[in-house]
Parts: sequence; C-alpha cells; structure tokens
Amino acid sequence: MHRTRVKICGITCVEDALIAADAGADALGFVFYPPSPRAVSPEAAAEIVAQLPPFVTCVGLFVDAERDDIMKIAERCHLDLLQLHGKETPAFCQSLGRPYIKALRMRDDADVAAVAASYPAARGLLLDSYKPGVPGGTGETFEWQRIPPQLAAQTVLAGGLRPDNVARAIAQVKPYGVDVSGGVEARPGRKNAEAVRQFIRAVAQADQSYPGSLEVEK
Ligand SMILES: O=C(O)c1ccccc1N[C@@H]1O[C@H](COP(=O)(O)O)[C@@H](O)[C@H]1O
Repeated sequence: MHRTRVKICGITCVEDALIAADAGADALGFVFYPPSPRAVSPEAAAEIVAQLPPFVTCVGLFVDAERDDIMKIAERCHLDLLQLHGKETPAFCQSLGRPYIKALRMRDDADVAAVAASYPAARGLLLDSYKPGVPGGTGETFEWQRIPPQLAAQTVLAGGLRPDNVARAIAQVKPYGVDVSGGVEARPGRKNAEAVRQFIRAVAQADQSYPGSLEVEK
C-alpha cells in the first residue's frame, strides 16, 4: 500500500516533538529562521533531537542563511535533511554536501518542472504557497492542479494543510509526502496534540483509498 509521508514542521519543544513522533510523524521540522514565530534556537533544537526515538527524520529549515551557519547548525543538531526555503541556488544547495529538499513557492509563474530539472541533486521539491513578503508558513493553500502529475511522486505538498483538507489534497495530488505547520498549531510555535493526531490519521485514511491500494493488498 502507498504511504504518504508526514512532516510536522515548526517544532519548538520536546513535548510537541514527542507527541508528533508518537502519533506517527515521519519527519519533524525545525525552523532556523529567526523572524518566524516558530523559530527555534540551535541549542533548543539539539536538546529536542537528542530525546527523539530512532527512525524520525530531523529536518532543518533555512531561508537564505549563510553557508557556515547552516553547516554549524546541521552538525550541532544532527540534522538528517535540510529544507532550503529561500532563493538558494542549485550550486549553493549542492555545496552544503548534505541531503536537501528545495522549497518552491508557487507564484503564478512558478514552473515546477523547470525548477525540478535545475536541482537534480535535491531529494525532492517541497511546494508551498506564495504570499509576497512571507517566505513560508502562510497557512494558505494553492491550486494543487498546478502540480504536474508526473512529478507528484517526488514532491512534498505544503501550504495551508489541515486535518480537514489533507485527505482531499492527497487524493488530488498523490504526493510523496505532506508538510504541515500552522494547521496543527494551538498558537504560533506550539502544536495542538489532537490536531496533530487527527492530521496523521487523516493521511492514513486517505492512503487506504489510494488508487491501487486494494490491488496490492490482495
Ligand atoms: O513555519 C514557518 O514559520 C516558516 C517560515 C519560513 C519559511 C517556511 C516556514 N514554514 C514552512 O511553510 C510551509 C507551510 O506552512 P503552513 O502549513 O502553511 O503553516 C511548511 O513547509 C513549513 O515547513
């Protein structure tokens, strides 16, 4: 059966990290972008990461940060994956020498296929909503039909996902994974435990009606 991977982003404390991990999150995101209400210090993130169970991928989110800062934080926090959410070039991303996903904000002229082709070393593209002046965490969806179906399996869908719309998003896009931040928050920077569980349950239910699931199980 197909399983859509789930990343819960904007983790700022151990309690929320363990709730998300226990609910079945595949990945947790740490926002190293100081202006964000979900920003976490490298010191705090390192303490959270140290208390996680195995098999949870730790993702560090950066927006046009300096190379040295990214390298130091990745090392200190034992990050498994970088999420580069700004205007980082393919050469810059590759120079970090670590696995990364590249975020693409879906402006009207965004060309998913062209961006995917220019970042061949990326582990995948994360597609997020575009809002002028806001680099991410907008809480808004975009028109999912703009995602080329042939690239969906390499994409992580983000932007305005919630427990009540994520199943529809999966049915329509069939992405590799989904990423949520604001849609499972109690307030900026803190998660709502029940919303986290509902989100992950909704993903699992959507996967059960994924085309081909029944055939594979027979
Ligand atoms: O979460 C943030 O504050 C943030 C700041 C800067 C860049 C990206 C950020 N978050 C990412 O935005 C998307 C969508 O978030 P939401 O679910 O719409 O709140 C997600 O990939 C977060 O990782």
